[in-house]
Amino acid sequence: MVKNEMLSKIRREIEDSLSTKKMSLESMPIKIYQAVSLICSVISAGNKVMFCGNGGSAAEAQHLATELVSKFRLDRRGLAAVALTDNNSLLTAIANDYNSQYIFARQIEAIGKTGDVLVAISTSGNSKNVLEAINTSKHMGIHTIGLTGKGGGLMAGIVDCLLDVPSDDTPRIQETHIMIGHIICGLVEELCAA
Ligand SMILES: O=C(CO)[C@@H](O)[C@H](O)[C@H](O)[C@H](O)COP(=O)(O)O
Ligand SMILES: [Zn+2]
Repeated sequence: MVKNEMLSKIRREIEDSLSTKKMSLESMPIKIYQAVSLICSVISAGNKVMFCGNGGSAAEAQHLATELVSKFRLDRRGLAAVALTDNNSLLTAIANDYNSQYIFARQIEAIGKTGDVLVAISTSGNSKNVLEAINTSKHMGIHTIGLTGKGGGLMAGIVDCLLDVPSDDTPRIQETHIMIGHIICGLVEELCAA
């Protein structure tokens, strides 16, 4: 690829990313408001936020849990959040001894409590281990928020609050997820860290 072709491709990618975010302007504000309200009520009641996802979404799960436990913009108390993607020993043991479908659900069974909230991140909405985590949460009285794309897949029918990015392209969806996650963490920090 010659330099000018590459530059055009790079511009198209940036434009595409911006337009996915712009399309979210329609549907997303009310959904973000609902997610923030739910997370604040969970934290205010002394419960915790759990995050899960695969691949790039696993990185987002870690990233967002870190924003809440450490800090986003403000110096304030740490907020109760955990990423279910962080412990390689746990993840490999559960996958090896049971099935990779249970890598998140098993952890929820172990540390989840009624009144917690699970933030499940999946661009397809169809990852088996994420669906299993949502189903286990529902049985335990744990609230569920889904960050998806592609219409939400199977997650669309089962989460309490669905934030579905209007795109079919995994990287564009992930980029919008992290924008949404940052907005959520910023508002949660302002509203419920006093
Ligand atoms: O980051 C990327 C692609 O941008 C990949 O690692 C991607 O996250 C993985 O293929 C995931 O396994 C996709 O799972 P999901 O988003 O459909 O739940
Ligand atoms: Zn990625």
